[in-house]
Amino acid sequence: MDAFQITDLNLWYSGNQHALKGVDMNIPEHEVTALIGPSGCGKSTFLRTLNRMQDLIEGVRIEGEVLFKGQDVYAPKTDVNELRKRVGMVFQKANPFPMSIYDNVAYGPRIHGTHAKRDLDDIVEESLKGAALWDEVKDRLNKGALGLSGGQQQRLCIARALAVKPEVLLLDESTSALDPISTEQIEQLVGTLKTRYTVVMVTHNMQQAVRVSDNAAFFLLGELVEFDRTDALFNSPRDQRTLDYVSGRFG
Ligand SMILES: Nc1ncnc2c1ncn2[C@@H]1O[C@H](COP(=O)(O)OP(=O)(O)OP(=O)(O)O)[C@@H](O)[C@H]1O
Repeated sequence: MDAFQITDLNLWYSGNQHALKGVDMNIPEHEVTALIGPSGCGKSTFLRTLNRMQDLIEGVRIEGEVLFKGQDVYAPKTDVNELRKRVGMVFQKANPFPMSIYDNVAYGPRIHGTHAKRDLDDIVEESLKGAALWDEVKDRLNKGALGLSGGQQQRLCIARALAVKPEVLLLDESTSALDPISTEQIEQLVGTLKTRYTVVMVTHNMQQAVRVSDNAAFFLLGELVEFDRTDALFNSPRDQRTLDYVSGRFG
C-alpha cells in the first residue's frame, strides 16, 4: 500500500524558477524513504509539497497530483490543518517552543481540543517514549525545553510531532546539526518509528540513507532521476547520473 502517489508534479517559485520537474513517485506506507541529491536539487521542496508547507510561500505555483491515502492533497476542499496533523514535519534545526518540555509536547493536542490532564499526561508520556526521550526527561517535564541538548531538543520536536498522532513523519535533514551520538540515536529511532508511521526524510548524508532507508529517491536539478529500493539504488543504479552521484564522482 502506498501512502503517497505523486504524478507529474511540477513546482515553480516566484520568478518562474522551475524547482520540481514532472516528478512521479509512489511512497510506500510503513517504510523509510530517503530523498538524496546535491544541494539545490529540490529535495526539501518536494518534501514540503507532501503536507502543503509550500502554501506558506508567496508566488509558488504547483501543477500535477499528490494523493495521500487516495485523497487529493491539493483539492480545494482539503483541510490543510487536518492534512498537517496527519503528515507531521520535523525541521533541520530543532525548534522547541520557549516553554516547558511538557507544554511543548502537549501543545498540538491542546490545539486539537484535548484538555483533560490525564489524557494530556498519557499523550506526553507516550510521545516522549516514542521519541526515545522519556527516560532522560521524565523527572524534569516542567523544566524549560531550551535547557535540553541539541539532540534532545530534536527528539523533543519528534515527540511534539508524534503527539498529534500523525500517519506520516517528514524529516528535513533532521540530524544535520547534531553530533554523531545524537545522530545515531535519531537514526535508531527512525528505524523503530516505521512500524507505526511512514517516514520520508531528506538527507545530505548518503551513508545515513543507506543505514536507515528502505527506498531512496535521487533528485538532480528538480528532476527525479531514479527511485528504487535503497540497496538497488546504491549498488546497481540504472542511471549513469545516479551511479556518478552515489560513487562520489559528482559535485
Ligand atoms: N522560497 C524559495 N524561493 C525561491 N526559490 C527557492 C525557494 N526555496 C528553494 N528555492 C530554490 O529551489 C531549488 C530547490 O531548492 P531546495 O531547497 O528544494 O533544494 P534541496 O535539494 O533541498 O537543497 P539543500 O540540500 O541545499 O537543502 C533551489 O534552486 C533553490 O534555490
